[in-house]
Amino acid sequence: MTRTETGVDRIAAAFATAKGRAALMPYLMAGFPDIETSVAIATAYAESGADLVELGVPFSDPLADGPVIHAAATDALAAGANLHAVLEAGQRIAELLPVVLMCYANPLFARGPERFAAELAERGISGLIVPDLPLEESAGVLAACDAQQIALVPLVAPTTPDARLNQIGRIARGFVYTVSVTGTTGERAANTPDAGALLARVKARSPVPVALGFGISTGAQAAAAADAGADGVIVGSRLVRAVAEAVQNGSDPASTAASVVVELADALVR
Ligand SMILES: O=P(O)(O)OC[C@@H](O)[C@@H](O)c1c[nH]c2ccccc12
Repeated sequence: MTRTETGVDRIAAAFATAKGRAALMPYLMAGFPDIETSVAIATAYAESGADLVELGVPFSDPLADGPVIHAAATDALAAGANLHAVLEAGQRIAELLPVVLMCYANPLFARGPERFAAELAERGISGLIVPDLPLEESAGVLAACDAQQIALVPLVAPTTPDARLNQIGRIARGFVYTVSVTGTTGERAANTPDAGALLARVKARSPVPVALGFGISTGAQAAAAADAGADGVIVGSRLVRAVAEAVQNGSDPASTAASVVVELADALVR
């Protein structure tokens, strides 16, 4: 990346270079099992075919997170992860891949959106997802992010009505994160039944690419999401679980994560 490339530009470029296939965006719990290992896992992601990384800030009360991701957040905090260390890790990871930070509203407002967005830009972090930031309260955060050209990525769900999708489309930066199911994060056995219809509804109202996440954990599910029209595919719990299992049985978390990302990336190539 060039020094002058903004976060918004870098995310656009990542989707554009993915071209005929969907961009692959693995999720990483920063600081799990510890900061250094999480940077090693991000490096493995980059080397295994990821196009972007969604970097999760561990938080004590993660309302949208399912059990696997919640447990990893608890462990990361117990291992000493804090926002400063996570942002430092994010800076290192941003040397390898565009980083979209996933951070709950509380730490963001504790710092203040202006200071927070300025720090992301300084560290080369490209985008920000705030799962508990309602549209109604997003104007100040959006202005702070726009001033730094940090992409504030909105979330939409199957229950989001068209009128609200129109509003969200107008404020979306980077991409729209489409949550495939109502509920929390986590692996699911089946593909989302009507992902195609949902994606079509969102894409018709979004000027930026549309990524699908929640319940995508296998190569087949990733390919199905891409076939259903997703411009990007986000995979979280499967990878966090693979890392947790590697830690449990003493194998290398980074190479374990790499093999999962290779499986997902291969499935997106046609
Ligand atoms: O775990 P899954 O089902 O693969 O879904 C991705 C998800 O984990 C990741 O994007 C994420 C982690 N925490 C979140 C909070 C809100 C929205 C999304 C997320």
